[in-house]
Amino acid sequence: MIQPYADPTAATIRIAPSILSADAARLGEQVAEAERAGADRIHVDVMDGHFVPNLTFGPGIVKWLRPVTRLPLEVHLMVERPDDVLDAFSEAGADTLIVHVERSIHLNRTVQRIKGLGKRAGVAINPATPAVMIEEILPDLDLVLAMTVNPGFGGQSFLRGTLPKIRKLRSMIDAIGSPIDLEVDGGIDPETTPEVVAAGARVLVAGTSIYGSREGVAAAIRSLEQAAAVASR
Ligand SMILES: O=C(CO)[C@@H](O)[C@H](O)COP(=O)(O)O
Repeated sequence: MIQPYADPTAATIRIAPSILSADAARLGEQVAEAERAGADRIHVDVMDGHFVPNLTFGPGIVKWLRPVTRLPLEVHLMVERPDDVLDAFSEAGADTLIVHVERSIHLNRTVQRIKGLGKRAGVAINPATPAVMIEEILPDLDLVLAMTVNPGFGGQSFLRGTLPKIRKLRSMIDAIGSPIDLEVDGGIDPETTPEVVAAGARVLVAGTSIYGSREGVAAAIRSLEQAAAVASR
């Protein structure tokens, strides 16, 4: 059985390891390590070489991962035409489908389609896109993904200029009062974690700081949790 998502209204910080930085030759093992270490979900970055200048995973990887872990799989669609791939990733076993506001012209329709597929709906927002772009759709969402780097690659530096927007998204979500995850993605490590948590993020996507850590996956997840705990005090 797939583990349910934790209560998004809880103060606990949840970790979403991004497999973009995992060792692809040992992917199952790397996901299992993250699960044992208490990760909340697995983040799958899908890039099509058009919306972003990089190519990564297709639905096949989600299908392969589904029986390997009990953790929910969230799929971040950095693609030019997200509507065209929703069915395939849904059938493959994604639990959450995240589309970019910058690429979803009929965002309301797309979000309703995701929900119609029985999946959690998320919207990602690039660093240069204002929070107001998702104001109307916010009540319909399960998750907002604030990009803290320009999407396309792992290992980039955190953009500190995104912090005011994270604070703004936090207050927009709190004003609605519904359980919407506020997730951040890009350059998240023990140094940047206290800043994003203080700004209101509750789910941390991390690739390099987990899968690139010399201490190993479990120690890296612990370091992020400890850094988050400092900020939550
Ligand atoms: O969506 C993306 C990059 O576009 C991310 O999910 C990265 O995978 C995060 O990687 P790190 O910045 O943690 O290395």
